[in-house]
Amino acid sequence: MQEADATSETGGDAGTPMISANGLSKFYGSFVAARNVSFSVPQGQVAAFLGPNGAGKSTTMKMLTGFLAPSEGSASIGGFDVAHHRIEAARTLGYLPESGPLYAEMTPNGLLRYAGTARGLSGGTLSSRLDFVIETCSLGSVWRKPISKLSRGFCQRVGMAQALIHDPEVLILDEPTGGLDPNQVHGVRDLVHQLRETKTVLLSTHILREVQAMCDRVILINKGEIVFDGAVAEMGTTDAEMESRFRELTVGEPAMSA
Ligand SMILES: Nc1ncnc2c1ncn2[C@@H]1O[C@H](COP(=O)(O)OP(=O)(O)OP(=O)(O)O)[C@@H](O)[C@H]1O
Repeated sequence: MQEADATSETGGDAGTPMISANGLSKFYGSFVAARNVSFSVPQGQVAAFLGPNGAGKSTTMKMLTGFLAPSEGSASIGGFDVAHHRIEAARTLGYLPESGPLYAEMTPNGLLRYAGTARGLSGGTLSSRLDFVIETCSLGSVWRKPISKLSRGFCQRVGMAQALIHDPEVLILDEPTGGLDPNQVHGVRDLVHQLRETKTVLLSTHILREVQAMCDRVILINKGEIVFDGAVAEMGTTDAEMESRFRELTVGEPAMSA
């Protein structure tokens, strides 16, 4: 397993991991949601964050993005510690939370303009980024509808657009294909393929086929602890092999063959 690098407080240079979890733990009373989670994702890598329901994926992603304070440990994005260099880390990061976009009374148009402006975009740059996310996330048909009236799949697309609006170097995507129809799942796969040329991505999913299709690496968490970190091929070269290994690592037994 790969060791996490020490947290930088001064920002990245060549070779700096773009996403770094350094001994992250989250305790709720005596309950352990995450324990000593360490990994780093180098520039240009697409890493899948897998684990059963309740394993600690969202908790870890929230700590990585600075949305949740860890009980122990630290996180950095683009070499910037998310607690001490919040603004620089946020500038480098696009985050799709599991809960979808906030401000449900706004329209995608209003929300994404607001999000773009808050990220420092204006004028022609803001317009061209809005055009990009409308096209990439297929938002044209709902652009002026309140988010509260959108289906889960469309809410997910608005969340994805919000993560992409400022063209960040790092994307942390909590179940980016959750709630999407098969055409949109295909669209997200194409998008991740397109993004991988210039970005670093950590995404969570329950769909092992997506991991094969989109990712270079698997980080698997179970009961709050990392139990596997390696290349996708090390976990399995077919869906069945991956499923079997997933079961072995999370419940201690391989999947029954069909
Ligand atoms: N605020 C909280 N207080 C107490 N327990 C919490 C809190 N937030 C999360 N948990 C618990 O921490 C554990 C990890 O939750 P988390 O949402 O990180 O799991 P997950 O791997 O993202 O799951 P899923 O795949 O179902 O989305 C769960 O048992 C959850 O109930």
